Amino acid sequence: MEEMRAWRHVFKLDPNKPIDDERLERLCESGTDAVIVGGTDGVTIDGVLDLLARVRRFSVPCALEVTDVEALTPGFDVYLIPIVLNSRRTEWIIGRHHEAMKRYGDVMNGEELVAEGYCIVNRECKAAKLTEADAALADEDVVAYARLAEQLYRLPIFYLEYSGTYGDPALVDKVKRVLSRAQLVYGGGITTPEQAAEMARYADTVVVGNAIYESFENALATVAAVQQMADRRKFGAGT
Ligand SMILES: CC(C)=CCC/C(C)=C/CC/C(C)=C/CC/C(C)=C/CC/C(C)=C/CC/C(C)=C/CC/C(C)=C/COP(=O)(O)OP(=O)(O)O
Ligand SMILES: O=P(O)(O)OC[C@@H](O)CO
Ligand SMILES: [Mg+2]
Repeated sequence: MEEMRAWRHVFKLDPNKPIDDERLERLCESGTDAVIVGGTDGVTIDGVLDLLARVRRFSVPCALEVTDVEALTPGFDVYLIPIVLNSRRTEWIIGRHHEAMKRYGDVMNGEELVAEGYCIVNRECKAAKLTEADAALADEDVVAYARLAEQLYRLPIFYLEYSGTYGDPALVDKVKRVLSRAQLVYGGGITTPEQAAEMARYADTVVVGNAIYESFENALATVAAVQQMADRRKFGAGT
């Protein structure tokens, strides 16, 4: 899905967490480039369908990040498929994907699938624990995963995941410098517009998740901060 490459700011809505209609409307109409529905645990078909129906009242693109095939449903613009490059278990690198292909291969539209090469660097987050990610990585390990994603596996997305904690902008910069084709997505711990702008200086796409539920007004303010930084980068003054 080529339009994804132009996404600079994205909100990630967790089907396991409540959001009222007024906030959902403000979020969808905020100028964000897209909404991703996804989470690590408690992702049910009911929760996913509820968010899909409510987000669809607005024109913002809506993606499902698939973490549990039991919660798969048609109707999203794109299906993001995480591959945890630094998981110690093959299940999260290829096993569940193989099972999903056996089950849905005949009905799926490959054009709607986009693989994300995840590198999870916060060892305390739920996704790291679930996937048994080797998150104790030196910067050169992360850079090597980014190169693997782009140069060997030809993945369209490299997702540097700090879920729940704000990351190291210097590392995001280092990773960006070795990527030329893959889209660099940064996510984790963004709670202020300043943090969002700092990460948007290096990452192609910045994802804001938990702040929606913990600091809503700040979460909304990240949209303009990212878009301004994206404009600065576009016109050559950002980095
Ligand atoms: C029926 C239909 C519509 C079919 C369409 C075709 C289709 C899309 C088929 C699926 C194809 C396919 C290959 C699916 C893969 C299936 C699968 C389960 C893969 C494994 C995914 C994976 C590695 C999950 C691990 C966890 C992970 C990386 C999650 C990413 C999201 C994340 C880190 C969220 C943050 O967590 P959160 O829950 O928010 O944590 P907090 O609450 O602490 O904030
Ligand atoms: O929830 P936060 O910490 O903002 O992280 C966003 C996203 O990268 C989670 O997958
Ligand atoms: Mg979350």
